Amino acid sequence: MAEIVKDWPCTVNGNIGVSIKGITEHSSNVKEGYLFVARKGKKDDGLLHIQEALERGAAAIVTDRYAYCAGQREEVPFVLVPDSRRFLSYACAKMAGNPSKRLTVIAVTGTNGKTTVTHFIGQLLLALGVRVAVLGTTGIFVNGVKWKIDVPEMTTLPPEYLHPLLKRCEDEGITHIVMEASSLGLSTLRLEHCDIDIGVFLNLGIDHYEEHGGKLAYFMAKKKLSTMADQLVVNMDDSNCIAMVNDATAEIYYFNEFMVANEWVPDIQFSGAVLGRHNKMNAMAAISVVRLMGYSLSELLPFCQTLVLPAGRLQRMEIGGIAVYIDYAHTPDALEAVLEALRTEWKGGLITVFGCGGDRDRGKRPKMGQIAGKYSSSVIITSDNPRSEDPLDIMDEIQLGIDSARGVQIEMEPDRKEAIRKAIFQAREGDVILIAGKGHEETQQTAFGITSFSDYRVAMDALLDKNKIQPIE
Ligand SMILES: CC(=O)N[C@H]1[C@@H](OP(=O)(O)OP(=O)(O)OC[C@H]2O[C@@H](n3ccc(=O)[nH]c3=O)[C@H](O)[C@@H]2O)O[C@H](CO)[C@@H](O)[C@@H]1O[C@H](C)C(=O)N[C@@H](C)C(=O)N[C@H](CCC(=O)O)C(=O)O
Ligand SMILES: Nc1ncnc2c1ncn2[C@@H]1O[C@H](COP(=O)(O)OP(=O)(O)OP(=O)(O)O)[C@@H](O)[C@H]1O
Ligand SMILES: N[C@H](CCC[C@H](N)C(=O)O)C(=O)O
Repeated sequence: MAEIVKDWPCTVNGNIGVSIKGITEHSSNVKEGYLFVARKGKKDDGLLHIQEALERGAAAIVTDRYAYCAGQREEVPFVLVPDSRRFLSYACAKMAGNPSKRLTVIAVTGTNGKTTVTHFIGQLLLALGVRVAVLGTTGIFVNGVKWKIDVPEMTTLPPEYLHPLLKRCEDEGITHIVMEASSLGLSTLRLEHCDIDIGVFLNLGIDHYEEHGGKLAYFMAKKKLSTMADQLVVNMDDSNCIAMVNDATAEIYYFNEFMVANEWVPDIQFSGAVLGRHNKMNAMAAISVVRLMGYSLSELLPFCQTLVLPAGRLQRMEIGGIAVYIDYAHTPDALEAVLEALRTEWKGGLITVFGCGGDRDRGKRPKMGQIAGKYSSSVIITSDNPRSEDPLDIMDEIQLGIDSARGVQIEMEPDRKEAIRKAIFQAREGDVILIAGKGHEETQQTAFGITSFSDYRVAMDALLDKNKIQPIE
């Protein structure tokens, strides 16, 4: 314990000669010999769980407010620090031996496209023979293989998981880490004391305003990355991205649809998976990062034709002349990008099935309704993780945004499985269906609990049923 706190401002009460076997901020994760870091959150307060941590065998407690609790013993030191969150990141990095200092770490931020860009970078590096791990919303992929390890399903991992994972990757011979930096991850200091080499700024749209406390706070959260990396790759077509890096001291490299890392490259040939302008932008961002690592365009270009999208991003199935796309668009900009791409490709009817998450930004609901109505011939509004909210209320807020004067057919179906089946059964040959919002997700979260749910499986079953095809057992 003495080693962990030696360079950190703190007041010690007790013997800090104790040895520490692990660090956690959640009392239920405490094991014998662990350091428990108590901090205040939105819903709860670690201070209220010190007792439990002690009962589970905590060897030391760190807090940022004075705390006393029954059961406190002389041999378990209580350490007071200025900010528990910041300390947690510092201590977890130190305990793991600061692996991020030796690894090349790339962090990607933006409202939309983080998962796609991290996967594109991972695919390019792997093809170039680099040993790489990709960390983000869809899991942890080491050299292209998904690792099944016990970490929370979060876009940006909290420090107690991140640094031990980086250490494990390093031990496996991984040299490059590509990860997503969510706004909430940045604002809650999950990436503090993680040494980042390249930061990528993709875009800034509407999402998480309510969790952050407004648009400015959301902007400032993402901007933080500009002070954390040595080099920045920035979308030059996005004025918010440019504003986010305007006082950065790092080297800045720009990309857009025709430019990679400040270099004009208008005619790159991509695989068919790179569908839509948004995915081309994602690919250009990824190429820019790999260029910064010293690879030439001629080395890189052949692999641009092998890029594939991550699961649940424009994932396509087609039976009987009806094409169905599963996509993770859950923000207004994302929905517009995808619908624009599909409208360009398909001339027939376009049926959009979507909802909006509960306990998340309400402002995006009517905006997504408006966009769905603008591009689709038919919209089926349904549920998407209503969480603690009433799904019908969310659906009403979405519908308010749709301009019914456009003649779009609107249907409300709170049961997502039914909504998908209705779309597939009403579609005619040549139509395309977009099922948006849940992408790779495998659950539906409602006030009554979490149930298994996959857009892909439901859609495939409905397509097979409609075409009277028996699935192979
Ligand atoms: C907004 C946010 O960052 N929430 C995370 C945060 O919650 P919080 O700060 O409000 O903490 P809290 O629940 O009030 O608890 C306070 C403290 O008491 C501790 N505690 C609590 C209960 C207990 O029994 N014992 C205990 O010790 C907690 O560990 C915590 O240290 O800290 C918790 C502990 O690490 C996380 O579980 C929780 O993420 C929840 C699961 C979550 O849903 N997060 C989402 C919104 C999120 O972070 N998403 C972004 C992606 C967004 C995007 O890209 O669109 C992500 O990076 O994943
Ligand atoms: N560059 C982009 N611009 C606008 N929309 C995009 C862009 N890239 C992807 N999208 C849309 O956003 C959806 C989610 O993409 P992706 O998972 O790559 O983003 P993300 O930022 O990781 O999302 P999340 O933060 O929720 O994990 C895609 O399915 C697509 O609809
Ligand atoms: N990372 C995002 C994912 C949203 C996906 C959508 N299906 C929803 O549940 O709102 C969030 O937690 O807000």
